[in-house]
Amino acid sequence: MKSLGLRNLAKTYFDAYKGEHVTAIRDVSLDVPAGEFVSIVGPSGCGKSTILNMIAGFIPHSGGEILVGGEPVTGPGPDRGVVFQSFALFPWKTVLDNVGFGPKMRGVPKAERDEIAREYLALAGLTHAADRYPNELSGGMQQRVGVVRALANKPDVLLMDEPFASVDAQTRMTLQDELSRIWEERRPTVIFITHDVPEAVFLANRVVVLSKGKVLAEVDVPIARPRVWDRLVGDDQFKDLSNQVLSLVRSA
Ligand SMILES: Nc1ncnc2c1ncn2[C@@H]1O[C@H](COP(=O)(O)OP(=O)(O)OP(=O)(O)O)[C@@H](O)[C@H]1O
Repeated sequence: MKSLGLRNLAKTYFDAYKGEHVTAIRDVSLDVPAGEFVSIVGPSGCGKSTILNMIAGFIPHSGGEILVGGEPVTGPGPDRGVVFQSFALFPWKTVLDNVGFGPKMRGVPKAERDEIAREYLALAGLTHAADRYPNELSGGMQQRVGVVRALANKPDVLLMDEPFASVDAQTRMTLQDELSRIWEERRPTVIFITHDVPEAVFLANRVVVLSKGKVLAEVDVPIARPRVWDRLVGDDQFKDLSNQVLSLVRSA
């Protein structure tokens, strides 16, 4: 795991329809120590996905710096794993081979990568699904596979863009419980983008509220772990923090 640093990050797009430049990210600085879980929330269009795509190296930044473990990011790389809302699994590969794909790209031999894949599938309670194909799984299971596939690549930073947005509310809470448990076990550095304030607070050590391409506020979440919904649903500290973040997002 490595730290992530954003230094005066900026992004300007050229909007071909309007024929003008649009500033999506103005001046964002953020320090995420190794092993910290940071959620980023904010209204639609505030620049959440733009930040994540720049950290992933999918789009270039227009100004400032992105540092992973102190090293500048210049493009995509295996040190950053990405999980999107769409599951993006390979439909022609079994679950085991999907999870073993990252290690395969790193040249890990078949027996060893199968072992790694099985270890990560076990972490998400998916051992029984190893030989199935993605279209034989529910949406919730596909997203679990997506998460462990990213983790099996042992990224220094895990980037998650609304990964649970397309599953039903009940499954979503189960996935949040699981991600919280997996984070505690493995302690990856995580940037988690979401519209859902309770989700952001439940998962994170810190919630960053973004507004119009800038950081509006950072809220620490000192709620004890392990965190499970059965306990937090009625927890006053959780409710207070969620309300605090919610009013910040509303004012953004
Ligand atoms: N490829 C692009 N070309 C031009 N403008 C863009 C492009 N991508 C994003 N934008 C603009 O940049 C701003 C930030 O967009 P971004 O998708 O990062 O926001 P977001 O907070 O992730 O939104 P949402 O929550 O709706 O996904 C918006 O004004 C958007 O219209």
